[in-house]
Amino acid sequence: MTSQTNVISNDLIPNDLFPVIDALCAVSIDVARVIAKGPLGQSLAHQVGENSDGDGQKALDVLADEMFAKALKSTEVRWYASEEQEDAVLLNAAGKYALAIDPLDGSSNIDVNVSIGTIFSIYETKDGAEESFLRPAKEQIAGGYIVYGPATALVVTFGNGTMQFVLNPESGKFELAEKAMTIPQTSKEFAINASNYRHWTKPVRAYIDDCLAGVEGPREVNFNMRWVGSLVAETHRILTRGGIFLYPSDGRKGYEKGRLRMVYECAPIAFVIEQAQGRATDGSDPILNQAAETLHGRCPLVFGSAEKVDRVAAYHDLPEEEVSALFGQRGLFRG
Ligand SMILES: O=P(O)(O)OC[C@H]1O[C@](O)(COP(=O)(O)O)[C@@H](O)[C@@H]1O
Ligand SMILES: [Mg+2]
Ligand SMILES: [Mg+2]
Repeated sequence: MTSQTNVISNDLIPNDLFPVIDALCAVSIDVARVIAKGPLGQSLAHQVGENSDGDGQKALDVLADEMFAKALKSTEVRWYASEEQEDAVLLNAAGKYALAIDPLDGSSNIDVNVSIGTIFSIYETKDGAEESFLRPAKEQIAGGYIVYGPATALVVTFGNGTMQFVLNPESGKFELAEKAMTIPQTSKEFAINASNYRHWTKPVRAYIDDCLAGVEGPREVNFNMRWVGSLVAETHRILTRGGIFLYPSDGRKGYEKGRLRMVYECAPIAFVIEQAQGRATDGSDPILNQAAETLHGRCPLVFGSAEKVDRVAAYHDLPEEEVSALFGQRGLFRG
């Protein structure tokens, strides 16, 4: 497949980064086309191996990784760090950028026709791969995702607001849909994988207990819950209509720092969210102030409407007797 370039207008993309963003968009059009064939096309959801993190790799994980790496070779990307490869790969020794990518996010949804995506993060490169990626997330110069849903859309920030471009199937190009996305503050929705309830820490349980308690609980509000199982889809929903997402650390082996990876999931999503007036933390502290310790290192992630994310941090500061109290007796957040 040869990706057609110049598929996004360069008006709002920084000049130097344009070829990289254009290449990401061009590949994403091909990926979207492969996905759109569903069961009529090649088998995409069968397991083909395991990545360095121990996750099963699906055929589409590997295919998308190969497609992005190939296209980015002819850009200024020096270091390419992918969820699907153990080490960062040198693409263009003279390149100016270091790009981290989750080529296919939401792999468990590949064969069920539910939204999946690609997440990316870009830094000015340093000489070595580790120093290029293991640095504070606030040093990103671009972060974003492409969601393959009923519409294919690019959401991206260059540190000056969060923009949305939608792939127009008629023109074959990504067209600006929103120049400055802002997360609504009023939503009553939360997203968490509630099947892990028994593994959560007390503050997370207390926060969710109080949401579930509805109008009779201390929040005095009936909440709704959503869990898609694709980080890009949850992010897109929250950017569009507000709410909160939590993938906290939990008691399962290997989940001491949650499930999501700092370099190519938490950092770029945090950048996009904060630039849309939202908040992204590890439960207490801003993600953008933190740095990954290893390329595939994980980090708990809580993001969404600022007031909601701040409230989760407040639950982490509650005294033991309050956090352990049954929701009916927890007094601090009543009203
Ligand atoms: O299996 P769970 O607990 O529902 O986790 C779902 C989370 O895992 C992920 O699928 C991880 O991403 P990958 O599919 O890229 O491994 C996220 O998209 C999603 O938020
Ligand atoms: Mg992912
Ligand atoms: Mg992935």
